Amino acid sequence: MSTLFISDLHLEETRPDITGAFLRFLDEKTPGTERLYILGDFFEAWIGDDERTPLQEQVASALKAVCDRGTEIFLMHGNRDFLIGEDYCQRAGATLLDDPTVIDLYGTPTLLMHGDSLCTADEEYQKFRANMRNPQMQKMMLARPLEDRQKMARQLRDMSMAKNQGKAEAIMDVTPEEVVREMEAHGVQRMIHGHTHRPAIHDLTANGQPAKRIVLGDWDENIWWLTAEPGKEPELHKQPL
Ligand SMILES: O=C(CCCCNC(=O)Nc1ccc(S(=O)(=O)N2CCN(c3cc(Cl)cc(C(F)(F)F)c3)CC2)cc1)NO
Repeated sequence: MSTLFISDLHLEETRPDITGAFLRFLDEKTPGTERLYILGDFFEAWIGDDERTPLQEQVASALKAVCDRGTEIFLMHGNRDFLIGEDYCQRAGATLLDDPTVIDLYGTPTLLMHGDSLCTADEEYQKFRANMRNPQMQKMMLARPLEDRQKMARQLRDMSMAKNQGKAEAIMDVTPEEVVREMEAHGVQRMIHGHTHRPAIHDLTANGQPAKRIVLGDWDENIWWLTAEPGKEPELHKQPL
């Protein structure tokens, strides 16, 4: 009995090595696994389920095969792929998860988040995020022709790249107070998130008791995954790509 967590693969056509590593991961690590959680930024970009690129289709069918073999798959939006919709999830045999979501992980209530909402010091980003997550804005975006959306995505990606270069590293990490606030709001002693690309297991205090914040790693030089099993502390694993 085991549950796996990954995030921040940032799958895109320019990184077929990461896509290959993910397909191998599905083959080698998921047999016998009950559940696979993908906690955001699974894809580097997403402008609608109707784009249907070869990469998106290949990944959907690989996930569907894992689902058909008996592993439940859960997908959470990240700051990149927040437009992934029900249509794609159905094709991938995945269930879309709200951010945040509390699960019972072998008896321990565990708060799952992508993690970008925890970076409250980056006020400019939080404003951008609120805009992007606005349902009217999303409806407007998805109603535009695909070519328009592809153009807007290129512009937004370039703008984002430029903005983030100038940002202090520190503000692009989670705000400790926000972590505690979320864990106390949900009454949990364990949180799992991605986004910051700073994989680690942190000890902290929440609800006046010891707590743990587990940060998943991004897939770049290494692949990262978290394994949870009954009666054991979750373990963070890394392997060269
Ligand atoms: O961690 C930090 C900082 C973290 C970095 C934050 N940056 C970041 O995520 N950038 C970013 C994310 C996604 C893409 S995209 O290419 O996938 N794509 C672009 C067009 N999207 C769109 C959607 C909607 Cl609803 C509305 C529009 C509209 F109308 F405004 F154009 C566009 C959909 C998504 C491009 C860049 N700080 O702490």
